[in-house]
Amino acid sequence: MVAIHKDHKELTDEQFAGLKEKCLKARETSYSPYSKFRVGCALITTTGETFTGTNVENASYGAGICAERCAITKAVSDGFSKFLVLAICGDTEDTISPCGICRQFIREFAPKLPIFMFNKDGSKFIKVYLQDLLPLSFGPESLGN
Ligand SMILES: O=c1ccn([C@H]2C[C@H](O)[C@@H](CO)O2)c(=O)[nH]1
Ligand SMILES: [Zn+2]
Repeated sequence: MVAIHKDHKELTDEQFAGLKEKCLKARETSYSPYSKFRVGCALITTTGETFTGTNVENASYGAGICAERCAITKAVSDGFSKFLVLAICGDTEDTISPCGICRQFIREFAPKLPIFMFNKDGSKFIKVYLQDLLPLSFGPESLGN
C-alpha cells in the first residue's frame, strides 16, 4: 500500500495555506470543455517562488495537458526546476492523484517530491511522496551518461 501522510512538515502553516489557496484558484481558469473536469495545481520552488497551472484540453483530445505538467512547464521555462512541494485539486469531494504521465514528468525534476492532494474545497488533503507513486522509476541517471 502507498504511504499516505496527513501532515505538512515541509511547509509553515502560512505556506501551506497559501499553497492550497493558489491551487484552488488555479482551477478557475481550467479549459476543460470536453471532460468538464477542472484541475488546479500549485508548486513551490526550493527558492520560494510559486507557480500554478491548470488543465488545458483540445478538440484533438490527446493533445490536452494536465494541470501538473502545465505548472511544471511554466516553472522550468522561467528557469526554476528545483521543487519543494506540489499540490493538486480536482473538482470532486475526494482527493485526486496525478496521472501516470504527470508522475513521470514530476520525477524528472523532483524524484522525492511531496505531493499534496486536495479535494474540491480544500477541506480534505493527503500527502504522498513521488517515489511511492512511481516506484523503481526511470530517470535521467538511468540513461548512464
Ligand atoms: O491529475 C490530473 C488528472 C486529470 N487531469 C485532467 C486531464 C483532463 O483534462 C481532465 C480529465 O482527465 O483532467 C489533470 O489535469 N490532472
Ligand atoms: Zn496528468
